[in-house]
Amino acid sequence: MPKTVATTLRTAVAGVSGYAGAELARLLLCHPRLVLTPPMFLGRMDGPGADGGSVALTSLHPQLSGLANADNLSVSPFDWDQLQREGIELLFLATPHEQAREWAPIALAHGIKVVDLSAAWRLQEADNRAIYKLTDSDPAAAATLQAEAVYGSPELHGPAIANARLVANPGCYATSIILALAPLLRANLADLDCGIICDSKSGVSGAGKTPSPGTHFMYAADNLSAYAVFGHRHTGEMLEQLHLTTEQIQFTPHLLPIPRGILSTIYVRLNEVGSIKKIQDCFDEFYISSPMVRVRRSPMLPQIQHVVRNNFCDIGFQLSPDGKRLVVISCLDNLLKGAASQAVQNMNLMAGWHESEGLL
Ligand SMILES: NC(=O)C1=CN([C@@H]2O[C@H](COP(=O)(O)OP(=O)(O)OC[C@H]3O[C@@H](n4cnc5c(N)ncnc54)[C@H](OP(=O)(O)O)[C@@H]3O)[C@@H](O)[C@H]2O)C=CC1
Ligand SMILES: CC(=O)N[C@@H](CCC(=O)OP(=O)(O)O)C(=O)O
Repeated sequence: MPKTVATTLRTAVAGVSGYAGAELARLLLCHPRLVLTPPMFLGRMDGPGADGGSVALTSLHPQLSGLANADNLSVSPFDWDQLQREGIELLFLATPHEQAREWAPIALAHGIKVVDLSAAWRLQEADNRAIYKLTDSDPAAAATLQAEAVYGSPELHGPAIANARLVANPGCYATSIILALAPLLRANLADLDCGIICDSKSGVSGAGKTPSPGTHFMYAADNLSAYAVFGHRHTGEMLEQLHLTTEQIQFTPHLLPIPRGILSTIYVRLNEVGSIKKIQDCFDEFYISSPMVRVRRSPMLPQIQHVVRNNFCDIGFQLSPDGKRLVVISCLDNLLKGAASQAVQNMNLMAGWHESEGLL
């Protein structure tokens, strides 16, 4: 049966006071389909305000003042009854993983679809999920829901996302690497016996707004440091989405002293001597219907300045003179294509709208 296309959608955002939530608020406020039905913005259950009450959206995020009707909107304590009274159809969870693991099943039980920006529902394999130390009050129900959850990469799973109740928005590093490698792997161009090396660098907002010793200005400024070598939690997403083993892909993230943006440099041995045309065609054909991925013409390479504060993932490559080694560069804004704008792309697909509505 053809999917019914809604004219608008009643949305709500939990975790709006965070970095990803703020970007989501900005995108949804300006979304052409939501002009007459602005999202509901939600804080914790005990309220965004110190007294447990509501606060003005623009007191939390003064940068949103003047955008659409941002100045008339408030952020309320999270309350399932209120979500139902307001007729919310889609809930964005921009909260910590644990909260999203608990709230997604409750939302679905209330008939509310979910786009979860956390990692709570991204990983099908329990071994890959273990790194997040999630607990379920009803493990059997969680397992059923986990199997139903769709990994929210519109470029890979568009039709499944369109029909999903629970979409697990991908991780930021994972998005940059999966989008760079999916075309090559689908065309069987990579020599997997040689292994693929992924070296990524991220701005500090990737770690969220709560400061830690590793994101403190005195540590991050004027610095570049590797972390989570052989153990970053996004590796599982790469393994599952690209159908690789741990021997076939090696991922090392680094912290860059900039607020936002990710650049991934990916080293691939080719199965046979390649040509620039063959590789270019491989990427161009894969992304021909993907408005949020910009495939650059070799030898032009993506850079962080080209994607910061926009919704694209840029992909470019260069081939070695002997045609056997490929370097792919992938760039995105971790808070946008790595989080909030990818979530809006998923909402568009779930509502039956064009995936780029409100994003171009
Ligand atoms: N930052 C990034 O680049 C990316 C982040 N993500 C994921 O998106 C989610 C949000 O990330 P980010 O915005 O960076 O995180 P932040 O730490 O900046 O924000 C977290 C948000 O969650 C809220 N929150 C915390 N605990 C609870 C709770 N118990 N109940 C309800 N709300 C709660 C916070 O509210 P309060 O202000 O009251 O503390 C805040 O609004 C995370 O799951 C993260 O892993 C995904 C991709 C990229
Ligand atoms: C710089 C930095 O610390 N980045 C984060 C990536 C965050 C992200 O993508 O989000 P999820 O936690 O939802 O997977 C990290 O390495 O854990």
